[in-house]
Amino acid sequence: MKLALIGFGQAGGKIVDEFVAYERRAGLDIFSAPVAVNTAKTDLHGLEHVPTDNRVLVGQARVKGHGVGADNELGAEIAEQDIDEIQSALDGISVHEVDAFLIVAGLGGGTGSGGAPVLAKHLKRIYTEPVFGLGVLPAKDEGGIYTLNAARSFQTFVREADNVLVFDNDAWRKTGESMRGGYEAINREIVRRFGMLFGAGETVGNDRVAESVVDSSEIINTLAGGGVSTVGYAAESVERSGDGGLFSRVDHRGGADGLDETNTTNRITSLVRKAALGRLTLPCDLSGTERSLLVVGGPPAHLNRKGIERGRSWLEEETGSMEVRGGDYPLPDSDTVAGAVLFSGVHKVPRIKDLQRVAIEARENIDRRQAESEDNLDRLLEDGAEEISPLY
Ligand SMILES: Nc1nc2c(ncn2[C@@H]2O[C@H](COP(=O)(O)OP(=O)(O)OP(=O)(O)O)[C@@H](O)[C@H]2O)c(=O)[nH]1
Repeated sequence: MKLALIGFGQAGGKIVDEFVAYERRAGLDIFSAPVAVNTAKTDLHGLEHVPTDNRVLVGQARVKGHGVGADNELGAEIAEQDIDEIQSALDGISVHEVDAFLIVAGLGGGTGSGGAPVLAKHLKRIYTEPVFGLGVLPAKDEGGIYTLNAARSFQTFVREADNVLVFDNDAWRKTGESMRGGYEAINREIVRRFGMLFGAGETVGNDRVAESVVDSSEIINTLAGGGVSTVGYAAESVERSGDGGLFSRVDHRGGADGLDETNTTNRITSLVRKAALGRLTLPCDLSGTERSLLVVGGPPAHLNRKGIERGRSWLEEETGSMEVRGGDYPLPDSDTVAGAVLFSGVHKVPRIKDLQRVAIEARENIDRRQAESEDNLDRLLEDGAEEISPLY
């Protein structure tokens, strides 16, 4: 599918940069004029692949290019004030060519956390195309303010966007490795998973047509209906055989390309299970999923309809929902078969409950310190923080 991609804040910009690198490596044409927005000049300079003209520095009047220092209310205010500057960068996009908008942001900081929901709201007012979010949750040890920011921004982002795909840094950090050191690998993982989903159906430079194509409307329909999504992924190396074209697909045992249908089917079935039961971008209980989409990519000879159908049936049982779409994504030059599963409208997500709980504690601590410093403990006791409010 074709996406208008906007990275908001440092994490958002870096992930968008990585998406563009992936698109070039894969010879795809998925992203229309990627844009990076930030309040910090150095973060924009650090990008490699987002064209310089598409880097938008906002909030200069307020923070002079130095960032908002994890103040996401300020991040939201700046986004609102400078929305015209962001819009000007987006005016370069041929909107009739894009299927949807995707706003990427780390929800723990200030600029992206505050700005992403404001931009989602703005885009939904202006355009008819759906607006999706890709929100990154902070690791648990990043500190209370990051958790509090994420808990508030998350609620607002989910409300404003048509769907928020979530990546939880905490579930992906390597033990013993600093979060900062791990970002490169994490960003590659983000791009591998979401890139495969969004790349499906976009067969530019590849004249082979998938047996049962995943097209952009299926991705959009899976995400439509709102809520939160997570993605599972698994891959296995295979040997490429023959030309691997559509007509060499195996229809019976021991087809023309020498591949055994039972093996290719079984491989796909087990890849689907591994993708769904392995680490998700946001860990959750799959039984609460409303809609799913399965994409199986790889050399055409290794893809087969039966495997995908079996994978879909298994996903129906696992999620308890009949709304499971699926299809293949032929990648003639690839030497892996990969399965990506998008679970949309997930409800049973302990991590989000946990985020809210820790955010309440963090806010109580912040309020307590503020109240102590104002020598006004009475007010704190009266107010009593019971729940976390959205950002706005
Ligand atoms: N996955 C991933 N997360 C990142 C990356 N950089 C920062 N983060 C996370 O994003 C959050 C911080 O958000 P940033 O994007 O750095 O902050 P910002 O939006 O630029 O806002 P300010 O720096 O406060 O102006 C933290 O939770 C980090 O863990 C990255 O490259 N990849």
